Amino acid sequence: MSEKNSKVMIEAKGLSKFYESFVAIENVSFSVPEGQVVAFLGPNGAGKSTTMRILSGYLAPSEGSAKIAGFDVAEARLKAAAHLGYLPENGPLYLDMTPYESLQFFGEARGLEPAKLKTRIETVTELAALQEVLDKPIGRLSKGYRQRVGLAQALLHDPDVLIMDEPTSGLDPNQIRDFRANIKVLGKTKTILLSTHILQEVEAVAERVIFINEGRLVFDGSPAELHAESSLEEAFYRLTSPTETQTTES
Ligand SMILES: Nc1ncnc2c1ncn2[C@@H]1O[C@H](COP(=O)(O)OP(=O)(O)OP(=O)(O)O)[C@@H](O)[C@H]1O
Repeated sequence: MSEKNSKVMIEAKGLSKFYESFVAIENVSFSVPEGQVVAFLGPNGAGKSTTMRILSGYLAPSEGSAKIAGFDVAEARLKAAAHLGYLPENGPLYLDMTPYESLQFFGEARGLEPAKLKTRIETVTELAALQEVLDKPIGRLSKGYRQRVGLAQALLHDPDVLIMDEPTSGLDPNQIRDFRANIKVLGKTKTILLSTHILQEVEAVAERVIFINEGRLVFDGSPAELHAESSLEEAFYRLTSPTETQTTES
């Protein structure tokens, strides 16, 4: 897939987050044009979730600003949210509800008309392959099915931007394969940013990699550029090694 046009759908501008003296992320800037599928790569604790939570409007940055589809997530929160599907790392899922009840609940909360909601539930149920578990309490579903419920929830209002935090963590190989197939389909019409610390994920789904280490962007380019001179594993090691970390200004 290539850039379909230059409209920026996800924009991080000078984002920093400080917890007292601890710097979770510092001066993170990047923009994602419409239609691009981007892997947000980095080791544990690098700042992926922090950045994504800020982009989704769930966490206020200490410095900087974020936009979704041109709308500032702090100043025009509802407009930004209308364009965004956010899949956080672990939920939020109501464990006593069935997937159907949960989708109904979130759809009503988003103000979808009953007829439209019915159609959207059918569409996302099919996309996330939830048919068999629609009436089972979410608390009794496997990790893979819960992940799919989260995906269905994120897609319910048909957003054009998807932000997903480690969407394949805890899934078995078959579930990962199904998930990647879904991303391929979704990536044809949506702008996607997904975080991962799994290298194979990058080449399987993304046309661009943004690499974060210790809160700073250290690489922004194609998967091919990331391992142009070495294997992906070596590139990962190099970018996370304290002595050789290089910063890419953007
Ligand atoms: N509320 C908080 N108070 C203090 N430190 C925090 C808080 N939230 C996150 N951090 C720290 O900020 C850093 C970045 O965390 P973040 O969750 O963004 O990393 P991550 O790249 O998503 O990691 P992982 O892959 O492990 O989920 C970590 O060192 C984390 O411990």
